[in-house]
Amino acid sequence: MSSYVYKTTRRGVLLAKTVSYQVRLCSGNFRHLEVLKDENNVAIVTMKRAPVNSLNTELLTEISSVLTDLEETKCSGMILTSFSDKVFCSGLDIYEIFKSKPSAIGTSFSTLLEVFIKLYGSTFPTVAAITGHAPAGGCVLGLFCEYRIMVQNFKIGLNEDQLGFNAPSPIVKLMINTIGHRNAELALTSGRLFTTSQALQVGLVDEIAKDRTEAFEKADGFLRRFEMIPPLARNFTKQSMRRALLQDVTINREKYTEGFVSMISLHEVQQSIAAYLDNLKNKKRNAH
Ligand SMILES: CCCCC/C=C\C/C=C\CC/C=C/CC(=O)SCCNC(=O)CCNC(=O)[C@H](O)C(C)(C)COP(=O)(O)OP(=O)(O)OC[C@H]1O[C@@H](n2cnc3c(N)ncnc32)[C@H](O)[C@@H]1OP(=O)(O)O
Repeated sequence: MSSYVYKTTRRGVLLAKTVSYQVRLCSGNFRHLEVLKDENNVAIVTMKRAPVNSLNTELLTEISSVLTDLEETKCSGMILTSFSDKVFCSGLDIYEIFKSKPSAIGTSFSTLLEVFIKLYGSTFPTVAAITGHAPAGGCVLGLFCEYRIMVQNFKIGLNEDQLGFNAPSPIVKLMINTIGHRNAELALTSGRLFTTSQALQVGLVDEIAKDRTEAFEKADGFLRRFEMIPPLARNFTKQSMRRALLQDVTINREKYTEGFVSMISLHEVQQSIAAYLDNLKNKKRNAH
């Protein structure tokens, strides 16, 4: 049973209200998410962990629990987005993986894998309306969706190498599946962040929008494509195309988690993260 309240309204109205934020549309038990549903059972899931939607265990757990609920209530489509017009999601919460106990790092990463299994393997169509920057885990979250629409003039990519650790092999496969082997190798080895238009060129995103409103219109357009397609057939095709990666992560979740924890806990990696955090702070200081 749903433990939170959905606002039911016509999708057009819902999108317009969501875009303008004039009305608080949904109440519920979530601290970092807002979940709305329209009369067609399409959900808009908005991450709202200020300032930059960094993925801590709490936010990941909330996303995971919404996904379970959307499956149970036979949702007909989902738009994943951000409250912010600057950042879609800044990736894993760096402070949660820096100098933390291995068990805490493990819980965070294992929850990310749980989100992957539910989101990548969802029976309903999923689209990310990327309204701002999406580095590292933010890009990963977008990649878990079936379709990505990104607002112009932001950056997206897997910059893990810049932080001193490599993207785990399932992520590498997901990147290869999305932008091809050559582009993925070049991007991953350099920790490249793409501008929105570069991302469109390589196929990391599927469409560009000039602003949030257009991103929502396009997301809605993507979901409408399936109105006349029998959901069972659509889902069967989706599952058959995603099965290999889903099985790999489901079977090896513990192994991937242990690998991630060992890598993050390495002294050199912790040093790199510390240097990266210093850079981030300096960048902010210099900007003022
Ligand atoms: C297919 C199979 C799947 C199986 C595998 C599954 C998963 C895959 C596993 C691994 C892949 C995923 C792993 C990812 C690792 C990460 O995500 S590490 C995080 C990397 N993130 C970044 O490098 C982004 C860093 N942030 C930025 O570049 C900028 O902050 C920004 C996002 C571009 C925003 O810039 P803006 O100028 O608007 O804001 P500020 O820089 O001033 O930041 C504001 C505030 O927020 C704090 N902050 C920023 N990012 C993070 C973060 N990631 N975690 C925690 N906190 C963050 C920043 O420090 C500021 O704080 P303040 O100084 O206290 O105000």
